[in-house]
Amino acid sequence: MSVHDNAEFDPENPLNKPDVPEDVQEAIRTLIRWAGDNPEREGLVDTPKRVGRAWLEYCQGYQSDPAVHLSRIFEEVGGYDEIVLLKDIPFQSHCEHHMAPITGKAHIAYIPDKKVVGISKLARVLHGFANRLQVQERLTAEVADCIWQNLGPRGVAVVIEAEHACMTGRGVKVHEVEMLTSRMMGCFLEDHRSRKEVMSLMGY
Ligand SMILES: Nc1nc2c(ncn2[C@@H]2O[C@H](COP(=O)(O)OP(=O)(O)OP(=O)(O)O)[C@@H](O)[C@H]2O)c(=O)[nH]1
Ligand SMILES: [Zn+2]
Repeated sequence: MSVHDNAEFDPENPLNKPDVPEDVQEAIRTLIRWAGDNPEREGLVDTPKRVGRAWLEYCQGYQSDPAVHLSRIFEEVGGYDEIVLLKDIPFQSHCEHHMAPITGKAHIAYIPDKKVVGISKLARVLHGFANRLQVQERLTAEVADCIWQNLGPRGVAVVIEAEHACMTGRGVKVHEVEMLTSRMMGCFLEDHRSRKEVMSLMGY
């Protein structure tokens, strides 16, 4: 299945149910059989289609470049050049090792240098990268790099706290453990006081 085939996919439209190719459905039936159940039993008959569509939705980030959200720039914001912070943005991703959910929240801050974006766009960039198979370190870096490259700001700080279901529901089975990652760029990397200020605004 090419990315292009799903270009029109809109998971928020319940009437828009994309076809799930037979080979994808068969792969899911194989997995069900391998896990120990019968994919032909009544409750599981439609499951391969549902799972296929669900994965298209979880991985919707592959359908577009998250940088598109940073293309509408406001240059007239009264010369504002202090920290802009969007805090506690919830997200879901899936780890590339087990394809298990990663759930958490992100804090995204930047100090503009003339270029400001609508604040919702920071959450859209996060979701664009989160809706892929990820490791938390790469997700954190990709969000920060995207803002850095497209807005040319004086600084970018991204902090992500998340729980990994591959550590809670299986494997080591430790609960209430969160992974914390951060990426600091520009003045947040170079200037200790700026970093301290942004971390404090983020609640650390
Ligand atoms: N650094 C990092 N590790 C992750 C992330 N998501 C999952 N992991 C880890 O990826 C590792 C994969 O380890 P492997 O030994 O290949 O796989 P495994 O045998 O299933 O490992 P266990 O989870 O320890 O049972 C595990 O330690 C996971 O906890 C992430 O976002 N970042
Ligand atoms: Zn995992």
